[in-house]
Amino acid sequence: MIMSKSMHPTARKKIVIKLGGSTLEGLNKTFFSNFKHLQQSGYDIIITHGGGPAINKALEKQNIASKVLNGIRVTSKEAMDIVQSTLIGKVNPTLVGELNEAGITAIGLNGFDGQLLQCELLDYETYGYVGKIMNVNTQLLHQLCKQQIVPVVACVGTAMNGHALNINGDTVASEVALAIEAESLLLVTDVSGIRVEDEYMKEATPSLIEKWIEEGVIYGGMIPKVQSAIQVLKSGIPSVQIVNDQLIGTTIVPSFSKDVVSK
Ligand SMILES: Nc1ncnc2c1ncn2[C@@H]1O[C@H](COP(=O)(O)OP(=O)(O)O)[C@@H](O)[C@H]1O
Ligand SMILES: CC(=O)N[C@@H](CCC(=O)OP(=O)(O)O)C(=O)O
Repeated sequence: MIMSKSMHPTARKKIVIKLGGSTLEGLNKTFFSNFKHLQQSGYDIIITHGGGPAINKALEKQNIASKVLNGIRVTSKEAMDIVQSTLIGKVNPTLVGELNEAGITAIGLNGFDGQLLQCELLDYETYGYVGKIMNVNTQLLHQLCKQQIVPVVACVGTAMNGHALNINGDTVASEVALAIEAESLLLVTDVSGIRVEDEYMKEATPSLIEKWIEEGVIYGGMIPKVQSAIQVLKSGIPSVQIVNDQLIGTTIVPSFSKDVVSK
C-alpha cells in the first residue's frame, strides 16, 4: 500500500485496537476501564472492528450463501450489500454508542468517510468484492485524535468507481496501524491468543506461526489475524498482540524470550 506520509512529530503515541465481531456482544466493564487507562497514560486510540458473526446472521436471514477462503469472505454483489448495511448500519453505531455510554468520546467511520480507506480489488476472480487498501487518510485520524475523539472504523472500503468493498477487519487494523505508524496493535478476539495443544502461547514467532498454519493448528479467522500481526511486526511496529477482552493473550515477537507459555 501507499502510505499517506503526513509526519506528525508532536503527535501522541497511537494504539490501534481491533475488536473482532466475536467480542462485540460481550465487551465488559474491565475492557472499558482498561481502555480509559490507556488514554490516561497518554495514548491516542483508534478502534477498528469486524462483525463476522453479525454478517453471517444477516446473510442467513436473506438466504444468501457465502463461503470463507483463508479467513476472507468471498463476497458477491448481493453479499456486499448486506456486509455494508450490517457493518455501517448496525455494528458500527452500536459499538460507538457503547463507547460513548462508557464515557469515551467516539465517532463512527467507514472507508467512504473522507476517503478513509481507498481500495482496489484484491482478486475479483477469487474473492469478488473484496478490497485491498491502497491508501489510508491518516490526516483525518490525526485530526480526530488531536481533539481527543476516538475514531471507530468499520471495515468497508471505497473503490475508485465509488463501489463499496469488503475488507477483513484484521487487514484494516494492520493497514491503519502501519499508515499512522502506531506504537502498538492489539487484535482483540474471543480467545486468549494463539492456542497450541490446549495451551495459550504467551509469545509466538513468525516462523512458528507459519508452521502452525501449515499443520492446521491455526485455521479459519485466526489466519488473517496472525498474517496481519506478522506484517505489522516485520514493518517495524514494536508491539503486536492477539488478546481477549481482558487484554491477555499472545505477543508476536521476532524471536523468543525465555518463558513462552502462559500458565
Ligand atoms: N490456533 C488457534 N488458536 C486460537 N484460536 C484459533 C486457532 N485457530 C483457529 N482459531 C479460531 O479463531 C477464532 C478467532 O477468529 P474469528 O472468529 O475470526 O474472530 P474475530 O471475530 O475476533 O476476528 C477463535 O475463536 C478460534 O475458533
Ligand atoms: C473480506 C472479509 O473477510 N470481510 C469480513 C469483514 C468482517 C470481519 O472481518 O469480521 P471479524 O473481525 O469478526 O472476523 C467478513 O465479511 O466477515
